[in-house]
Parts: sequence; structure tokens; C-alpha cells
Amino acid sequence: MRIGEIFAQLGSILAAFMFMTAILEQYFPHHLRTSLEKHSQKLLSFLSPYVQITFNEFTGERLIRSQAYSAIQTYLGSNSSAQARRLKADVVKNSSQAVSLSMDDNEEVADEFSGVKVWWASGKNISKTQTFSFHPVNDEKRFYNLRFHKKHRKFITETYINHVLKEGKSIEVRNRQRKLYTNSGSSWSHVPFEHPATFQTLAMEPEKKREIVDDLLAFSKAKDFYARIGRAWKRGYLLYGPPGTGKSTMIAAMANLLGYDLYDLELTAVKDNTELKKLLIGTSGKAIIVIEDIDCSADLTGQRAKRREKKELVEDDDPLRRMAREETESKTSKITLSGLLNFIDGLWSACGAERIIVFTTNYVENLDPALIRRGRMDKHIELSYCSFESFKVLAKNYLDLEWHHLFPRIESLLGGVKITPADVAENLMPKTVPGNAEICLESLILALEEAGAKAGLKNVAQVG
Ligand SMILES: Nc1ncnc2c1ncn2[C@@H]1O[C@H](COP(=O)(O)OP(=O)(O)OP(=O)(O)O)[C@@H](O)[C@H]1O
Ligand SMILES: [Mg+2]
Repeated sequence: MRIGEIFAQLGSILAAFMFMTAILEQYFPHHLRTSLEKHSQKLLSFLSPYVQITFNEFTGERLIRSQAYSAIQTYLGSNSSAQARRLKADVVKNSSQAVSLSMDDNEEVADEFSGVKVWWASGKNISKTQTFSFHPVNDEKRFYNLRFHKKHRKFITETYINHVLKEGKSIEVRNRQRKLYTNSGSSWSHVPFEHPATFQTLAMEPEKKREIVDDLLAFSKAKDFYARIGRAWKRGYLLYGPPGTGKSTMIAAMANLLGYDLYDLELTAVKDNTELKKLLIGTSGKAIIVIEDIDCSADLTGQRAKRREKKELVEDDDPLRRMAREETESKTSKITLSGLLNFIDGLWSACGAERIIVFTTNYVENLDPALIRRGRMDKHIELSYCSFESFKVLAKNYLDLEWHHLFPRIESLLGGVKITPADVAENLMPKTVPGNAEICLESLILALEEAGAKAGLKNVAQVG
């Protein structure tokens, strides 16, 4: 058939359709028309081998945006931008992406999963109820239609839809702008979390690094496991080691690896256990809660009492006022170790999921064994002085060097000197523009020799 004939036939079909619609509109009352439409649709779906499932954008009477709809939208994102002819671009709040693309209304894209082909179509209903308002009311209700062959019904409803929702949600998590929370009083305030640290750039022995990464990834995927064994989905890490060995850097790398938010809990700013409770309940899932320098924080009571005494002496010598203040202050219970442990163990279990708590300290030996026993702090990680393996990571990061003729000298010096990765990093910072690797490595060798000489002097003094 020639093109012209095809168009002519299409035209006559369209004309017949319009004629029928006009007749229907004119001679059939509204309710008859609706029932006719319904029956013809039923007939069509009876004859069709395809099944269709609709996912509406808004659910329930309070018109809450459906999580399934937004997960599907995200899931279809890459498919849509590759297949659909008309796309919608949106600036998404709380997302690290500049714009997100989704298919426009009345577009269709195909998807395939485990060899089964399905089609997703987007559409919108415009509500027919017209209410008078000074402000135009947007009554569009969007939806996605999932169409598939009826022989795959079981697979689609039991496996495919779950896969789409899970994948969509995890893409949402990966794309969202993560936050760094800090506490003031009993509330959190936040800024965007933009620390660039990754495990790749963290200087550490490769096997140890691998083990930590595996542990974190296993945790993040273990929702069902934790549910099955009846434990709260949380994990505690204790990072210990001298200043400048990468504890804080590792926490940022953890957050970047898992896509979690960071809550930096400053215990010295928390008034009492009630405030602590509020703060911890106020944290969301997919979060790392960090308490840095726990050895200093555990001694809170003493520090605060001392600080208060000093302040009172300076600020207030009216005995009546001082007595009144002392009375109110003695009423407020302070943070105690048991308050903290309660959360880590018990209360927390009841009020949330997928949380990692990280404690850091420079002096692990000062910590109360009750605080760090396994189950509370599941994994103890020592960050230590710079080894040659760690140095190689830093050399790659800072100088883009895999090997250099000065490396053997540095290796032998590192064997006998304690230097932190922070100090090594400082020496590897470019000193000229453009950077010169040799100058940096020589500056590091000098620093190592000086540190070696100092340590030698100390040893001699000790022996003497
Ligand atoms: N293991 C490491 N890998 C990569 N960089 C590191 C490492 N350790 C330290 N650094 C560098 O040194 C700086 C200080 O490190 P970081 O703040 O992580 O140390 P820290 O162990 O938390 O110290 P502190 O005990 O004083 O809090 C970081 O900005 C980072 O650039
Ligand atoms: Mg730190």
C-alpha cells in the first residue's frame, strides 16, 4: 500500500471515530456513555493478553505523594532519557544532581528484567470537578501504567515491582544531597555535607581497608538479617589512634561510601540525658552518628563542674543568686555513661534503623571497658602511624606517583620512625607551581630524618 493510501485510510478511520463520538455525546446521556465506555474497556482488556497496573502520584485522602511513584520516576530516569522523545527536566530539592530528567506525560518506555519485557507509560488525569477559586487549582493527577503480558503476572507482582522500588529508592539515596548535622541544645542544625574523602584516598593497609569496606557494605545490605536475628539494625565502630592518623577522614569516607548523613554529636554541649535522648531520637535512618574524643566526653561531669565553679567566681558574687542557680543546676541530671549506653543498647533499638555510631579517641586505654565491649562497639579499628603502604596511597593522591627512585629510602626511614599520615601529607603538598614531586619527597625525607634523630636522642636520654 502506498503512503498516500495509508494516510487516506487513517483519515477516514479518524473521521468515523469523531463522528461516533459526536453521536455518543449528542444522543446518549452522560451516565449511559460512561457505562458504555466502561464496558468497552472491559471487553478490550478481556481480549488483550496484557495486564496493566497503575501507580498514582498521590495516595489517600490527604494526598500524600506516593513513595512508590517517586521511586518509579527515579528508576525510570535513565531509561527515559535514553528512550522517551519528550522529557521533563526538574531541579530536585536535596539532590546532588543539577537536574533530574523524567519522561513527559503520555510517553512510553520499555524495560527488561530477567528476560521479561514490560512497558511503562506516564499519564495524567485532569479532575472534572470545577470549583470556584481566585487561585487556579492544579487538579492534575499523574500516574504511571505498567503493562506486561499476563503470563508474567506472578513474576511482575512478586519480583519485578519490588526490584523497581528498591532500585529507585537506592538511586534516590545515592543522588540526594547529604547533610552534616551538628547539635545545639536539644536540636540539630545542618549544612550540606561535601567532604571529598573516600576509602580510595585513605592511607591505610589495603587488606585492613578492604575488611572495613566489606563490613560497612555488608551492614548496609543486612536489613533482613538483623530483622531475622531480632537485633536493631545498627553497628558501632570505635576508631582509635594518635591525632592526625585519619579518624575523622575515615568517618567522612564511610559516609561517602554508604551515602549516609553525618550527625556530629558534641556531647559537651548536651545538658542532660533527656536532651541526649531527644537528639538521638531526632536522627534519621541511614545516618552515621559520631562522637569524637569520647575519652574527653566521658569525663563530662567533672569538666562541667570545674567550668561552672570558675564562671561563678568570676561572674556572680551574690550568695542568694548563686544558691538559686546551684539548686536548679543540681536538679538537672547530667549526661552519664549509663545514659549513653542506654541509647546504644536499648532505646535506640526501638526507634529506628540503619544507623552507625562511631566513637573516636586518642587514648583507647582510658575508656571504660563497659563502653567499648563488643555489641556496643562492634568493630575496633586502630589508625596508626604511617606505614610504607599508607605512604604509597598518599604519594598517589598528592603527587600522582606509583613509584619513584626515592621510595626505597622513604620505606627504610618509615620502618624506624613514627610519623602520622597528616604529617606525611603536609610534606607532600606541592611547594611550587607546578608541583615538583622530587622536592616534596626530599622534604619528607628530611622530616623523617629529623624525627628519627629526635627519637634517637630521646632513646639515648632514656637509657642514660
Ligand atoms: N590515613 C589518612 N589518609 C589520608 N589522609 C590522612 C590520613 N590521616 C590523616 N590524613 C590527613 O591529615 C589530616 C588530619 O587527619 P584527621 O583529621 O582525619 O585525623 P584524626 O585522626 O581525626 O585526628 P584527631 O585525633 O586530632 O581528630 C586530614 O585532613 C587528612 O588530609
Ligand atoms: Mg579527628
